[in-house]
Amino acid sequence: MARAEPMNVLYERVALIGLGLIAGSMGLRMKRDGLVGEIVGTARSPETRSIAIELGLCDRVTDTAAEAVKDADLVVLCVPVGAMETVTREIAPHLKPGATVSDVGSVKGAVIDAVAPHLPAGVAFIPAHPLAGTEHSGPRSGFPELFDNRWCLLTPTGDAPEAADRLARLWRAMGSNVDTMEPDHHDRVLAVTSHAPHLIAYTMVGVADDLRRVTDSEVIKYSAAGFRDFTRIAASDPVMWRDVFLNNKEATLEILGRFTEELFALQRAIRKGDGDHLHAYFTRTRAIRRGIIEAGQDTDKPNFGRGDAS
Ligand SMILES: NC(=O)c1ccc[n+]([C@@H]2O[C@H](COP(=O)([O-])OP(=O)(O)OC[C@H]3O[C@@H](n4cnc5c(N)ncnc54)[C@H](O)[C@@H]3O)[C@@H](O)[C@H]2O)c1
Ligand SMILES: O=C(O)C(=O)C[C@]1(C(=O)O)C=C[C@@H](O)C=C1
Repeated sequence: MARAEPMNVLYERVALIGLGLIAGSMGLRMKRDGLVGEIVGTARSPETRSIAIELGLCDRVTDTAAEAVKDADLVVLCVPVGAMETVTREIAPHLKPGATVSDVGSVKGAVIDAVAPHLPAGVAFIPAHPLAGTEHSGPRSGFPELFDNRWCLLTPTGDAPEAADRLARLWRAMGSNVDTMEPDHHDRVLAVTSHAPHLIAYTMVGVADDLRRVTDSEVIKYSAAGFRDFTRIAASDPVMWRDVFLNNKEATLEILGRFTEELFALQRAIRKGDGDHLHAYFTRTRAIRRGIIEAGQDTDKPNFGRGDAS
């Protein structure tokens, strides 16, 4: 396959604050494809900083976030949602006039409230959320293809169309499709597509763990594919997910309320032996899955959607 044409760098200097899965994947992709000039990274622990250099996630590391943002044209906050405000307070006085600040947090409304008030005038804030991840975390978990064919949602608040356009170009160059959304809408959509499903997976695995004590490890020994999928999701980072739920409370609770009602209806159908209800329900959900595949949203999992009975 022909290599992409060389392009002008999109930012001369990028600062990545927090060097885990998302920052690591960004750093590797930006470096691999020569998208930016210099990448400066920072993390709290010296060990993470030294791993970042060893793996080439960034060109240089600094001990503090304040040092990392010096002269940076783009600063990306890649820390858990609950840490965004502390980090912003630390970097704000050191930002270069005209710089763009962005983030990759899984929640947008609360992050905007935590970050925007502390930024100086003349700095554009363009919040972003790549809809791509794994259950792994930390500097060794990143890989440059993470964002390929995934959405990245931007939720710009102020009036900085050029800054938003340049950031969108960076995400596209990293492999993503980019869309723009209102922050509240983003949080409601993500409550359905990501946050509530994670809570349900955590619960299912927790229930199985309780049962394990009763059935003496049979749950783990004979765990089938469905349960294994839940365990992958439920292995996701506890700090990240604690912060997601604490910061997207209303939307997540609303979806969980609806989920509980549907669960009760299915429970009743099972108790009453109402096969029609169950069949109609599962037919509807299967159509949703097929719709996702037909829309090309699962191209990284080629076996999905193949070979199932009609
Ligand atoms: N993991 C995913 O699937 C995923 C996907 C999209 C967006 N996100 C969002 O991206 C952000 C980063 O997630 P990740 O998966 O890269 O996490 P990660 O745990 O792999 O990395 C987080 C980094 O932030 C640092 N950090 C944690 N608390 C901090 C604090 N109080 N002050 C300074 N640094 C701190 C950690 O040491 C680590 O370097 C989160 O806001 C998360 O919601 C995650
Ligand atoms: O694939 C996974 O492991 C994920 O959970 C990734 C996932 C998601 O729910 O899709 C998780 C949280 C993010 O904010 C975005 C992506």
